[in-house]
Amino acid sequence: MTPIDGRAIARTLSDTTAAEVAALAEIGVRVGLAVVLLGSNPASEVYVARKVAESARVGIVSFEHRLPAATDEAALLALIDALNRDPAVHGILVQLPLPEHVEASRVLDTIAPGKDVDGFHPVNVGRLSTGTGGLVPCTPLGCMLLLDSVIEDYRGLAAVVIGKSNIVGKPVAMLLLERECTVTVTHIATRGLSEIVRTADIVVAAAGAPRLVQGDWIKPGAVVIDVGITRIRAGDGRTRLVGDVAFEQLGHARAATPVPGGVGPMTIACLLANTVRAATLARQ
Ligand SMILES: Nc1nc(=O)c2c([nH]1)NC[C@@H]1CN(c3ccc(C(=O)N[C@@H](CCC(=O)O)C(=O)O)cc3)C=[N+]21
Repeated sequence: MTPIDGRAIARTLSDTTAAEVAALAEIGVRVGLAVVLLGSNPASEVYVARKVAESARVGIVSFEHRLPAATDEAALLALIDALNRDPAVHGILVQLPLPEHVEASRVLDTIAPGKDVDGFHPVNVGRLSTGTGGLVPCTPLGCMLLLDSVIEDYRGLAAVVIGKSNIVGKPVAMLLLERECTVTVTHIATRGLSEIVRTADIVVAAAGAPRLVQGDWIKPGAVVIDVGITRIRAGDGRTRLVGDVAFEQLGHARAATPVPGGVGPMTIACLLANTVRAATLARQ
């Protein structure tokens, strides 16, 4: 089994992004990304810090908006409206999950589709499902780039997606379908899940269920992408990240992504690539 090195592939993508940012700077465009965080949970803090640090590394200007958890929806919508109209901001990301008193769908609907670097606005969702362009969600895009590193011809391959979220499961299924895979979307309530996964040439595990997928669920020669990241507190009090797949049982797979060091770094690299794409499209 070949481990797929998400950190290395993310680095290569970020190098390309940095070159594009530099080329835009030559013509007077400073690419800008706004990151909005409501309240503070430790995981979100880590991800937002990473997004800001990686932005700086490729030359993207980031605008961090940290708001109190109790911020009301109207104030958040007003901020998004201001960011929509700010010409220095090419991409807007509102960190999820949002506190319960805020209607996430209303927030996502407010982001201008051309600045929606997460690809969650209904216009971009519709564009993805009709294959008519638009900004593509970062994690699904990252999954496809990881698959591209080992698969040349997708046509007719059996792809099984585990997970039906709007953020990963549904959009990654669309992208695989676009490549002419035969796509089966499953989830935690699917009956006979292991048998269905056993038919797959490509498995994308995005259920958020630690070590759900066992080695004997995987057909020999299959390619496995593990999107799950669950933080687990070990006996010694330290935390570690666990994927949806028992990676050490995948000796017979063709290739697979580890956790950490697989999909996670790609998500951030794709966010930066999407931001440059948004800046470029805004000029056309
Ligand atoms: N609007 C929005 N867009 C997102 O894209 C978004 C979000 N909200 N909310 C939270 C999730 C999670 N997410 C990750 C990003 C990077 C890593 C990452 O870099 N992971 C490293 C390890 C990180 C660590 O050590 O904690 C890895 O897998 O190797 C993971 C997860 C983006 N998310």
